[in-house]
Amino acid sequence: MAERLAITDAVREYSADAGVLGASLHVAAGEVHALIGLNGAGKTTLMRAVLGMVRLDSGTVRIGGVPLDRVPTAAWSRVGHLIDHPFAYPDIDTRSNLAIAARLRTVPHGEVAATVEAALEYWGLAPYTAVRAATLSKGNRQRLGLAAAFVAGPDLAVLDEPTDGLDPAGVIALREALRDHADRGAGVLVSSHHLDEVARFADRISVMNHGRIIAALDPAGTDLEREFFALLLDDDAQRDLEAQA
Ligand SMILES: Nc1ncnc2c1ncn2[C@@H]1O[C@H](COP(=O)(O)OP(=O)(O)OP(=O)(O)O)[C@@H](O)[C@H]1O
Repeated sequence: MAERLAITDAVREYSADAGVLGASLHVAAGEVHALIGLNGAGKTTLMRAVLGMVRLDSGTVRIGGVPLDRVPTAAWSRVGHLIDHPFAYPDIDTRSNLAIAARLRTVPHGEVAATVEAALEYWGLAPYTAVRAATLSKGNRQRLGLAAAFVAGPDLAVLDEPTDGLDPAGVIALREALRDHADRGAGVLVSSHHLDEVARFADRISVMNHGRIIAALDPAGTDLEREFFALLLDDDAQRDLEAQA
């Protein structure tokens, strides 16, 4: 299966215990790959590195097999992302924001209007088409960010805590969008703190702790929470032993 994303031995060290400290991870076409970890584990930093928003000290990122610094500008239009704050120009309304997102992602001019209408409908934003992004509720801003990330049918989507602020209907729409885009061949890297939710949409779950990917969890596992904390405890104990040696 084609590889959408490959991260190898990525390091971005903010301190001896903070940042990304040697992380490797792959996302294949058709795969929803979830990244879970406690606050401060390094998930956002790793995702920012994938998108070129932070520079790695060492290690490599390949998108579609191409090293990050050689990914052509046009290929970035095939990457959807939602990191930190949802994409939106605050003084522009929802429909116009989505139209801009579609054009930035090189949706053909003649298809922009229909693409935007479909996205508004899909993400439940139709009642808010004329509302300025700045005055949208938090959840609807998140929906707008997700609509923008998916508007052009990306080959790779990188989503940091995409359920943040979403109501149950939004979570279902997101889950279906992840599955649908993966089934059409996209690779999806998604971080989350909600283990039960992750188990519903992920094909693979990687656990991150103190800057490293320490293990995988089986999404079909029966007690993910217990397994997750057991892995963290083991890893922390191991690191304590190494520190004392
Ligand atoms: N620009 C920065 N300068 C210094 N330290 C940073 C910087 N960005 C992140 N860090 C630190 O790196 C560590 C990892 O942060 P990061 O935001 O990647 O974690 P996270 O797993 O996404 O956490 P959360 O679940 O809380 O979003 C944290 O200790 C954070 O304080």
